Amino acid sequence: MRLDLSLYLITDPSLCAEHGLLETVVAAVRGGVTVVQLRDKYASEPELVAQARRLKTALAGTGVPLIINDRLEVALAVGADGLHIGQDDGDVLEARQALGPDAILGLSVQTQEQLARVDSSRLDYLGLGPVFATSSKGDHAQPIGFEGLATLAAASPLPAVAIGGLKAEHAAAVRAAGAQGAAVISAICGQPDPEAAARAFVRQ
Ligand SMILES: Cc1ncc(COP(=O)(O)OP(=O)(O)O)c(N)n1
Ligand SMILES: Cc1nc(C(=O)O)sc1CCOP(=O)(O)O
Ligand SMILES: [Mg+2]
Repeated sequence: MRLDLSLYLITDPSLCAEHGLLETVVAAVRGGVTVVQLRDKYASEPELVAQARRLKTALAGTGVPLIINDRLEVALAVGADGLHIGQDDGDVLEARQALGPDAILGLSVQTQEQLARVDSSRLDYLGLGPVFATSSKGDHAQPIGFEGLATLAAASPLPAVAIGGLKAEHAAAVRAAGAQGAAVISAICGQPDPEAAARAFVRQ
């Protein structure tokens, strides 16, 4: 599946609750979301597997890949399109070997030191950030701003998506900094009209 990082939606169980997670995702995809990541830090494996299966069915035929956050076993159980891991979420080589060569594998990078250690032969993209502080991730790293984003993106051996506090009005600056797109939770999840919220990014 072709990887288009231009508008990357990450789900959050409480923020997406207003319209329901599935309905939010379907509306956001209508609005132009190009990647969906299922992220739930507290769900049990069976709960997450069930949710991932529902999302997979909803996304079938749209060309929008379903990525699972953190949980390799869930990605494998549902045959998701890919997995996103952070610096403390396990080994890239192990994940690649378990997922196989065709799955999408993404890694979070916050610093130049982490970037220097990236194994680009086993990864498909990087998540760079946080650009801004955000209440959607309590344990986020020090914000890097657009200047830090531009420095990391310029040195990145892989396509990159920016993350952290991004809104539609930042879409052009994200691209100007060298990222292919924005990864967002709150700019779409929990918005009164998730389809319109996604469309607002596409228009920029
Ligand atoms: C696209 C994208 N980029 C970065 C992250 C953050 O991953 P991580 O640092 O592992 O933090 P958690 O999301 O697991 O809390 C991401 N999920 N997606
Ligand atoms: C999941 C996540 N990872 C981040 C990182 O910096 O790696 S910031 C973040 C939360 C992004 O949510 P919002 O779009 O609401 O700011
Ligand atoms: Mg993680």
